[in-house]
Order: sequence, then C-alpha cells, then structure tokens
Amino acid sequence: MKLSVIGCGYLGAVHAAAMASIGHDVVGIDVDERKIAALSAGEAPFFEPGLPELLTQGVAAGNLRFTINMSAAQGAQVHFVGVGTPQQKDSHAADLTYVNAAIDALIPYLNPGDIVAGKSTVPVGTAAVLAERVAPTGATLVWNPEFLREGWAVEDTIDPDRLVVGVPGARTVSATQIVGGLSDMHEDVSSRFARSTTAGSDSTGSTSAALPAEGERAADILREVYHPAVAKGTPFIVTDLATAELVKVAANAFLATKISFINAMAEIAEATGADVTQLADAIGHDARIGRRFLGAGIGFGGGCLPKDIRAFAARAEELGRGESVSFLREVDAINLRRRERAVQLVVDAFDGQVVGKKVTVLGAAFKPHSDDIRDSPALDAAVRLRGLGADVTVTDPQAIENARRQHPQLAYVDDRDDALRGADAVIVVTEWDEYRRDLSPAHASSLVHGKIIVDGRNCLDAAAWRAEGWAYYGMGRP
Ligand SMILES: NC(=O)c1ccc[n+]([C@@H]2O[C@H](COP(=O)([O-])OP(=O)(O)OC[C@H]3O[C@@H](n4cnc5c(N)ncnc54)[C@H](O)[C@@H]3O)[C@@H](O)[C@H]2O)c1
Ligand SMILES: O=c1ccn([C@@H]2O[C@H](COP(=O)(O)OP(=O)(O)O[C@H]3O[C@H](CO)[C@@H](O)[C@H](O)[C@H]3O)[C@@H](O)[C@H]2O)c(=O)[nH]1
Repeated sequence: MKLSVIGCGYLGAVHAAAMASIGHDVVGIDVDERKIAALSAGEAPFFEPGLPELLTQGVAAGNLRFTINMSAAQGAQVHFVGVGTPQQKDSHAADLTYVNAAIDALIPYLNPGDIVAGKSTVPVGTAAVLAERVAPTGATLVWNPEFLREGWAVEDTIDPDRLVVGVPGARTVSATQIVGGLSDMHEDVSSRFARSTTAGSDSTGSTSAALPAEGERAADILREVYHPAVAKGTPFIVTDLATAELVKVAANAFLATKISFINAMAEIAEATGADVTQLADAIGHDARIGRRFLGAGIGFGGGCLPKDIRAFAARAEELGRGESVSFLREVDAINLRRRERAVQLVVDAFDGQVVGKKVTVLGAAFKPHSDDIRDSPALDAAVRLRGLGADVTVTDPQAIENARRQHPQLAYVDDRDDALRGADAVIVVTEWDEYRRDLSPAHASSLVHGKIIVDGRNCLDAAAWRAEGWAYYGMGRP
C-alpha cells in the first residue's frame, strides 16, 4: 500500500521505516531539511536502536524515501500525521500549530477516498475539527494514537500491544453491552458489530464500534496497513474520534500517575527509614498492581509524559471538567519535587558546601536507550547543581550532542571514566547499563577523588558501593 508519513521525528521516522519494512511503499515528509537529508541517505537523525538497519534496508530497496515536498504525498492511500505537539510557551496546553500546518499543507494533495491518520498526541476534540477541514477533499480523517516507547520504538511500531483507531461516526459499544442486550443502541447495531468483528477485530475481548460505512472502510484500510500485527491477533480497537484521542492521554496519565505514586511513597519512606524499592517489589507482586513503572527515583521526563499530563489537565479545564483530573497537577508536582530531592542529596552530602565541588553527572538523556533530552530530569539536575555553584561534568553514551546544544554552559565529557576522574561526588540520573551494570564500585574508586554517590534511579547495589567505602544515597531507600 502507498503511504505517506508527515513529520519524521522520533515517532514519524520510525513509523515510516517500520511500515516500509512490512512491505508498504512509503514516503516520509518533513519540513526539516537536515533531517530529510540524513534519512534519505539511510541515516537515523537520532539514536533509536534498530532504526538505522530499517532505514538502510528500505532506502536501498526503493520502497522508502524522504522529501521536504508535501506534493509527494499525492497518490498515497493513507497519510499518517506525526508532527510535534509540544507544550505551549505560556501555558500548559498543547501547541497545535504544527498539526494545523501539516494538515493545511496536505489538503491540496488529498484524493477522494484517502485516509488521513492522525498519530500525534492531541487534546480531545482536535480530530473532530480536523475531520471537518479534511472532509471537502473526499478524504476521511481517523485518529490512530501511537504508544511506542523510545528505545523500543521499532519493536513497538511493528509489534504493538494494541492498535487503536478512532473513526468518524463510530459509537463505541462493548461486546457485553450488545451480547447482554443492555445496550440502548439502535436495533441494527448487532449486525453492524458482527460485520466489524468478522472483518478481523475481535478474538480478544476488544471493544469495537457501530460503524457507518465510511468508518468501517477506514478501519478496514488501517487493518490492511497493520496486517502483520492484525494477523497475529493484536487487539484492534475501533472507537469514535474522541475516545481514540482520550485513550492516548489517559494511558500516559496513568503511567505518570503510577510513577508519581511510587515517588510519593519514596517521600514517605524517606521520612520513616523505609525502603521504597522493597515496597515496590512487595506491592508489585499483586497482579492487580504490577511491578512495571514502579521505579522510584528522580522521576519522569521526556517529550511525552510531562507535557501530555499538563495538556490533558488544560483541556479538561476547557471542558469544565478540571476537577476530574486535578490529581494530575499533584502527579506533576510530586515528579518535580523528586528532581529537587536528588539535587538536595548531593548538597547534603557536602554539608551544604557544594560550591566549587566537582560533581560528575552520569546521564543526560531522559531515559536509557535514547538520545532524547526533552524535559530530561538528568539535565535538570545538572543545571541546578551548576546553579548552586558546583563544578559539573556531564557524560552520556548518546545524548551529549543534544545536551550541549540545549545547555552549552555545562561541561561535557564523552568517556565515562574521564568524566569520573577526580570527582568529589557522582550522581547517576540515567540508568544506562554503562553506569548501572558495568561500573564497579572498585573501578569507580580508582578514578574519583571523593567517594560520594547519589543513585537518582535506585539502580545500584547500595551494599556493594558501601562495602567499597562509598557514601551511598538512594531515592527513598536507606
Ligand atoms: N516520541 C515518542 O515516543 C512519541 C510516542 C507517541 C506519540 N508521540 C507524539 O507524536 C508526536 C510527534 O512526537 P515526536 O517525538 O516524533 O516529535 P519530534 O519533534 O521528534 O518530531 C516532529 C517532527 O515533525 C516535523 N514537522 C513539524 N511541522 C511539520 C510540518 N508542517 N510538516 C511536516 N513536518 C513537520 C518536525 O520537523 C519534526 O521532525 C507528538 O504529538 C508526540 O506527543 C510521540
Ligand atoms: O518506573 C519508572 C518508569 C519510567 N520512569 C521514567 O518515566 C519517563 C518515561 O519513560 P517511558 O514511558 O519508558 O518513555 P517514553 O518513551 O516517553 O514513553 C512514554 O511516552 C510515549 C509518548 O506518548 C508513549 O507512547 C509511551 O507508551 C510511554 O511509555 C522516563 O524519564 C523514565 O525514566 C520512571 O521514573 N520510573
């Protein structure tokens, strides 16, 4: 199938390459000439495991190309839109400038019957407005939110844990509502539901939707796009536009809440001498809770969770439902307090005398396996420590170039051991294997000047570091 992917950043470049790898004929379009030049040469413009291989393969095979010309979208059957939706400069709301610009630029090249599939994370209600703008072209707008994690983006795109497609006119109804006869839906709903499930959606208890023809056709086309995942039984959930938009922000709100919950427990643990990592293990054994995303530490960052919870709260306010998600403000506040806490641990380790102390910051990316520094807790800590007068050196296996561009005032060293040499204190803020697994306390001891280590990710073996004579400080653990 011919596809276009508009916006070739962390989401779009991976989406384009992944779609080519499953056999589609893909053109990726972006306004950033440098990015397009790199991608066209088969090079990844950012670090994402597995992406270089897919790019080389697709570009060489001829079914993956990149351009800055929107006219290249003409003739594609599905147009994915994955441009950025950052936080607005002067508010918590999402900035939709790029989405609006991309749709406006695409409209002249749409043919009747085309599908425009929004992938950007947008405030609920955006898709309905865009659908009206697209409608005169005869194309159909659907919303197909993306759940990939950076660092696992290729795998998550090709083999997602679920696919969600919001289509126009759909009213979401659950199988139980229909089967149990509890629905107040129109009487022909069951036959339409049966049609949409036989089209391949539901062997998994997924919900589906009562679809008018346009929505049903759009859902079928998206099933064809994602054919390998659909064939292996990946839940394919068809909803209305608003539900699809909400699914995305609700998922991120839940993940952020889970992290802030455990970080709130870390605060209580700090006041009581308890160990939040043991607490997380213990509650995580309850299958209803689960251990994943209970990693207490310096908190969440990145280009998604922080801005998405803020945009969600801002949108809820606009809808007059601010109080429904007012807890997200607390989630945000807990998260930001952990950054302060990590910095305070360093300051306290020096009895408040941090001025002029050499502090090595291990990590700059917002998480390992990524070079993304958007709203990175690691860099936030580095900047704060420098602001307090420490002599800060930052190292990271992948993110130094991005970090230097954003924070040129910080000192950067590529090599981990060079960065550690002569340090008065070390703080681990991104749990790369290089710091978590491959750095032994004995080796670190041979490099540093002072044996103080702050474990901002609770990723080190506290006993092992202490046994080597280090003053070890974790986040919510003794
Ligand atoms: N990064 C992720 O892990 C991820 C996962 C799921 C959803 N999302 C969402 O996807 C969207 C994109 O995120 P990202 O991380 O890829 O951002 P990004 O900043 O890496 O990429 C956005 C790209 O869009 C391009 N762009 C901007 N305006 C354009 C236009 N008018 N036409 C064509 N291209 C244009 C930019 O040049 C940039 O390359 C956001 O809404 C984000 O919330 C991201
Ligand atoms: O137990 C945990 C897990 C994560 N984090 C931090 O949380 C942030 C986000 O991590 P993660 O969710 O793995 O990264 P992203 O790549 O930003 O992915 C999130 O944001 C994407 C963009 O919306 C979604 O598609 C993904 O499903 C969602 O996980 C990072 O700073 C992590 O260090 C913790 O502090 N503790």
